[in-house]
Amino acid sequence: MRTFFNVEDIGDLNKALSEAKEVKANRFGFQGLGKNKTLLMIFFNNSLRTRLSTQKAAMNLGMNVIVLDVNAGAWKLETERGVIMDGDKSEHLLEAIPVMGCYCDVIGVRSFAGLSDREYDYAETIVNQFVKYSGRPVFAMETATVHPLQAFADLITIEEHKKNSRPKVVLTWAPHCRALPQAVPNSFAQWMNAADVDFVITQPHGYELDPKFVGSARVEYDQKKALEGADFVYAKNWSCPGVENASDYGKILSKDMSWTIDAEHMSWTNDGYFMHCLPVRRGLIVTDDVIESDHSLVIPEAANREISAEVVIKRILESL
Ligand SMILES: CCC[C@H](NC(C)=O)C(=O)O
Ligand SMILES: NC(=O)OP(=O)(O)O
Repeated sequence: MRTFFNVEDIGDLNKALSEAKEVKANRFGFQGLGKNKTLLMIFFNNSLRTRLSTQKAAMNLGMNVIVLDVNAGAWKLETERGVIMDGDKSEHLLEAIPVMGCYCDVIGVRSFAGLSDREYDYAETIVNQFVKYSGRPVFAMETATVHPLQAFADLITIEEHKKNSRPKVVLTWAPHCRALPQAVPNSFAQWMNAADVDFVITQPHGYELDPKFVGSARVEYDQKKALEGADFVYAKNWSCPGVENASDYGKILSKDMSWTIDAEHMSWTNDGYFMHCLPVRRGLIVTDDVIESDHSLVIPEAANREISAEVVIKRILESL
């Protein structure tokens, strides 16, 4: 596996889930794979879970790990071609990337959407330069439009907790005070569409995700109707994807607090579980009682980030 961005990159999902179960039970059993191999983790944005779980996964596999926070210590990077670099950026990405590739065997990249230029973001302009110029396998640690390590961990968590063979999984928008990327809901939708679940997306008008991620999902604008009978409620905020109106891309169209997940919302479900990728803003996305309840899976979900990362990095090491 040379790149990990989309669900198809992991191949057969049932095999991937079986491998996740094997790795979870024996996470130190593959250390020979990573001996004398180096993972370089590059962050253009903040992180807690991705930073810690991916490093842990690499160490489980016997790897050396280097973490670079591009905007804290490295030279400020110019990403545009054809510019005269007389401003505050000392180095161009097109030199920095092959240099980084010299010091590692595998690269993970976090580079969030800028949320101002839809075409630039949805072309995955930044991370695709790492794929093109680093000479190394590259995996996404949340890029402009995808967060596959999160979605894989989410699916592992659903598999571990489902009470019937084809659970109803609902992705629901919730209000937020800042404009957030669409990467998490995009990947969650992509992976749920590929999994054997009854998948529904519910959001206000104007927040429709890009059709390539919505796929075969049912879209329901009535949140109550969507949540009825749900086995898993996956709450997340996202800014306008600009599908209906490109000029609204990256904007906040609604802060309607009736979409906040509280005990009443959960009462509409089939004794459902609550999920969120974290970090979460309590009081906006979800109430304290729901996220603290025994039906909240946010901590096991975060713990499974170590497992999803270890399966992915293991697959990459096996293909070197
Ligand atoms: C894992 C989530 C990362 C990011 N969250 C924030 C707060 O920027 C997002 O919503 O995509
Ligand atoms: N869920 C997730 O990726 O968390 P971080 O942004 O803290 O890495």
